[in-house]
Amino acid sequence: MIQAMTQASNMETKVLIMTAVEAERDAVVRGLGGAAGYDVRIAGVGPAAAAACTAAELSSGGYGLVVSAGIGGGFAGRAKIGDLVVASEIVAADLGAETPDGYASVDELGFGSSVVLVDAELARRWTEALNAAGLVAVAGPILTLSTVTGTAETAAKLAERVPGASAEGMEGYGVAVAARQFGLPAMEIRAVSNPIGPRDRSAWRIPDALHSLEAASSILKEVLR
Ligand SMILES: O=C(O)c1cccc(C(=O)CC[C@H]2O[C@@H](n3cnc4c(=O)[nH]cnc43)[C@H](O)[C@@H]2O)c1
Repeated sequence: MIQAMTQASNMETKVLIMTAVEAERDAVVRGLGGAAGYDVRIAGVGPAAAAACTAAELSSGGYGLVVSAGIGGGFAGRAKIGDLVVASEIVAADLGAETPDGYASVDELGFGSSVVLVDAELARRWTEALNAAGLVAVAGPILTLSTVTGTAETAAKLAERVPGASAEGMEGYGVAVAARQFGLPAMEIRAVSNPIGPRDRSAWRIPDALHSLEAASSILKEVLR
């Protein structure tokens, strides 16, 4: 990872940043402020679109690091609206099976891994730099789900399933699996637009989250410099 960071900062390799939608891409681009060595691309919504689009982008080569960036839901007590969550691990939280004894992940089923590890040192440095810049940021597991959580019951189940779960989004695992396929490290950041729990779209604060995402992108280029 250090090698990837060094290479990215030397412009020998580039950083690929994938967002779900245009508004997120535009926030990231504003934050990067025209810095060289970064490509920001739209992945679409959900893990399948994210994986396919990321793989297509990576096939051109030249990348040393892949980042999934966007807005997301924050788990109560971990991250509130406007806060940033840097993934300590990227978890496919609904990739498994329901059994009479409860949820079983693909890991337990013997079909692969629902977790993609990130570079802990880079996650720590990004989180620290965000906090040093006056932003509120935590490092913790970010969950990827194909369905946005909409009840307190599901939120509680997810928090129990993944200790320390801090945020959820719909693309991180797809982006990370594509990166892994190309032998590249992946990271994820979510700027919290809404609490995770009973669905209330009117409570989503997208402009606040996009503002935080822009600031976080500005800090990323300092961390990788
Ligand atoms: O309407 C807009 O202006 C707008 C601007 C930026 C983004 C959006 C989206 O709806 C993006 C969908 C995207 O958001 C992630 N997300 C946000 N909150 C959650 C959540 O609670 N649980 C899961 N995912 C969430 C997700 O990654 C979607 O791709 C709209």
